[in-house]
Amino acid sequence: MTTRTPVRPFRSREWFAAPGRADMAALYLERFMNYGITPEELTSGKPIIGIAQSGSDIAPCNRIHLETVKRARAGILAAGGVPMEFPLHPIFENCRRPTAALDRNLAYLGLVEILNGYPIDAVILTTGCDKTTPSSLMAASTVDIPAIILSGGPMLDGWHEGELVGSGTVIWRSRRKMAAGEIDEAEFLKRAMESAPSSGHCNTMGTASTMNSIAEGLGMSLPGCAMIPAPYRERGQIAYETGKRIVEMAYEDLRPSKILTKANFLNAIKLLTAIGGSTNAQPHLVAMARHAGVEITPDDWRSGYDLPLVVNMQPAGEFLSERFHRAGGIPAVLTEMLANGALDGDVMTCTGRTLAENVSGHGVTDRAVIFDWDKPLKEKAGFLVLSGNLFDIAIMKTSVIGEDFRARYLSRPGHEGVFEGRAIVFDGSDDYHHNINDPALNIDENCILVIRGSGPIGWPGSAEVVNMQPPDHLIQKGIMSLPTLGDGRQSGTSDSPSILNASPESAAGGGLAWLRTGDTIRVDLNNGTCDALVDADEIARRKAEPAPPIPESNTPWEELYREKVGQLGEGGVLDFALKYRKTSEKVPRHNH
Ligand SMILES: CC[C@@](C)(O)[C@@H](O)C(=O)O
Repeated sequence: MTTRTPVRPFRSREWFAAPGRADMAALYLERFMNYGITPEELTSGKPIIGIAQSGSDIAPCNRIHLETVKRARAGILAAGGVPMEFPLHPIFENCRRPTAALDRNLAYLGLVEILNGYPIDAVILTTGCDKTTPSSLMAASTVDIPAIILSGGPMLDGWHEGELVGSGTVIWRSRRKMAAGEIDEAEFLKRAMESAPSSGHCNTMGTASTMNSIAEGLGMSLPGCAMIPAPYRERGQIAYETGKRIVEMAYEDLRPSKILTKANFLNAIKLLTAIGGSTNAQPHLVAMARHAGVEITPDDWRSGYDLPLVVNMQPAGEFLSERFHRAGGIPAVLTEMLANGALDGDVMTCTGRTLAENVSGHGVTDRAVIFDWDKPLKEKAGFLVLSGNLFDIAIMKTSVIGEDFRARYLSRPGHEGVFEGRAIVFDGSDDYHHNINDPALNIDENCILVIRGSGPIGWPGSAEVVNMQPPDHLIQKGIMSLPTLGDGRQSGTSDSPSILNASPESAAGGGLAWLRTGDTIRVDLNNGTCDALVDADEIARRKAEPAPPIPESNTPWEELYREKVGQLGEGGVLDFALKYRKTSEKVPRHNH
């Protein structure tokens, strides 16, 4: 048990000791007692450790935390802290309409108010589903109290008839199989069910696994935390260790601002390539960095592009997270990268030690899953940054470009990496679903499917819709993917080589607004450009026409979000929020 003096006096003392205001201390203490807390516990000078509970029945990916927090509480108590659990606004990617992207910034706002307005000295951030990680880390930076991530972990590996079936990925693959007439609806559901065999988040390298891995790479969780499957005993054990560690961090005043530096974010971008992480990491990483006061430039993404993919996990590869964990998980990947000079090992982490110190001795135990840095699955496997007359910035995840796609679009002799296609433009996903099989559109393999109205303002929130599949007649001919482009996002579990997150979006005056079905789009991956071959006069004429339609807001938050949100390339943050940093340095005034 710690008996040390805290480096910075605990802010909870301002409530429970309330210097010079015994009346207020009594008011603050009074109601905590109604569930059995004694005044001694809150006035003894122990740190109050918040536990941001992200699990609930409507957040099933994080529901394991209803269990993990019991072990975290035990760890907090063992180390001499006082645990206090409270809810995080739920975020559930699969189910939330019109999109869970609306919730990241809302959960962020809510968490900032809780951490800032209550007597919390340090916090465990329970994470799992995609946006629970960035929203929590964004808030931790704004308030800047000691904070540590406790991941909930992925589900066990899914199996269907002797084959690995990964959550999310199985949905996009089964959609194509259904379009090809190979499976029916009952079989579709069976595969989906078998891909999700236990508690936990996606067992693929979708956005959830990506963001928890990034949290670990950033140094914000204990080594190994990201990939322990939710039902494993190690999950409860690391929850206990996390509880113990956050108490120490409270005494040490080890705040996010002392950990989240530019060097950590550059490490995270590089780790993202090595693991074949989700394209959703782009806005989330930029958002987390900006809230930490760090700027991420297109060149920073380019430094990640040049690196290899070494983790053989769906959707870019073969295996799932349970096997990845057994192969050594993120510590083994970090070790492999450090040994090859691909990371800065000197950065500070939540353990109070450097990244290199944390992972020393964590080698790879299964080379089928984590490849040698020198003999990777794919070279130059990061996000390719593109720009042109249709947008200022968009990305393409090159690690999911399959052989078939490469052969059809990227390997024309003398024109390697360059292709042109006829644009088929959809205004949102209803338009796509209703019309993709319309013979009048005459869609063939020389087309590029474009979706607009799917960005932060247009949707609103920005939806995972860019991974559009070809019309049924092409799938039946064996053409499983066409080039796609859009101002929305796509699932991290998707294997579609889309050009996505195009910013500015059509609804914010981006070039996709003036694009018309039938225009030729030219993509040059060598030079990182994507342009519609339309002359300047014609573009000017079209810009004077009415903007493409977007739906009206349906809730107060949708309206406010649309008013305040920035573009995906800039993290999709509430720009006005960025000026609030280290709010914990100023204790709020008394409330009565
Ligand atoms: C349906 C939810 C997913 C799988 O799209 C999301 O979690 C992701 O990985 O991006």
